[in-house]
Amino acid sequence: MRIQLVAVGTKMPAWVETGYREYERRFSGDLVLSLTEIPAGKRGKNADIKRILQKEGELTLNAVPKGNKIVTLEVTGKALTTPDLAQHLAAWQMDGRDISLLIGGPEGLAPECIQASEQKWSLSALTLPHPLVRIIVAESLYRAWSVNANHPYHRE
Ligand SMILES: C[S@@+](CC[C@H](N)C(=O)[O-])C[C@H]1O[C@@H](n2cnc3c(N)ncnc32)[C@H](O)[C@@H]1O
Repeated sequence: MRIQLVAVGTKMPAWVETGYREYERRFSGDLVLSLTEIPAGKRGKNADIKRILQKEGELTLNAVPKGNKIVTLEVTGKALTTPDLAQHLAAWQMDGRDISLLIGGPEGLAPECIQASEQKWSLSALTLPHPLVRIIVAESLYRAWSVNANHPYHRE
């Protein structure tokens, strides 16, 4: 199964790139993680935020391969423990579809992305900066994989 992160924001600082790639490279074989970056709209002084959000939403949904299951990262989504996530991961693998996990930009995800979502995942009750979210998601998925694979990375 392929898990695609679709995240608003390009040209991330080196620490974000290094942090994310550190976990991405650990996936191989029948579980592959990839990242598609969506350029964030320019937020000038008189920027039309509604239009920018709409455009970001359109680009985000266009980046999702047809037939993928869409899961959105939302502060108000469902909080998951690592064993919960491991169970979801196993269920996603049984489902047979690839997964696209959507991460919004500074104002969050466009309503169209939220409507297209089959599952809403919250990492914390705190609002996290979007560059950090891709790293936490990649690490959490790797940890969940390690639970299912009986790999010693995760310890109870
Ligand atoms: C800076 S946040 C957006 C904040 C925006 N005001 C909102 O309420 O969505 C950017 C993106 O990071 C993700 N994000 C931030 N904190 C999160 C959390 N605690 N759980 C899940 N996703 C989160 C979401 O995808 C969000 O759209």
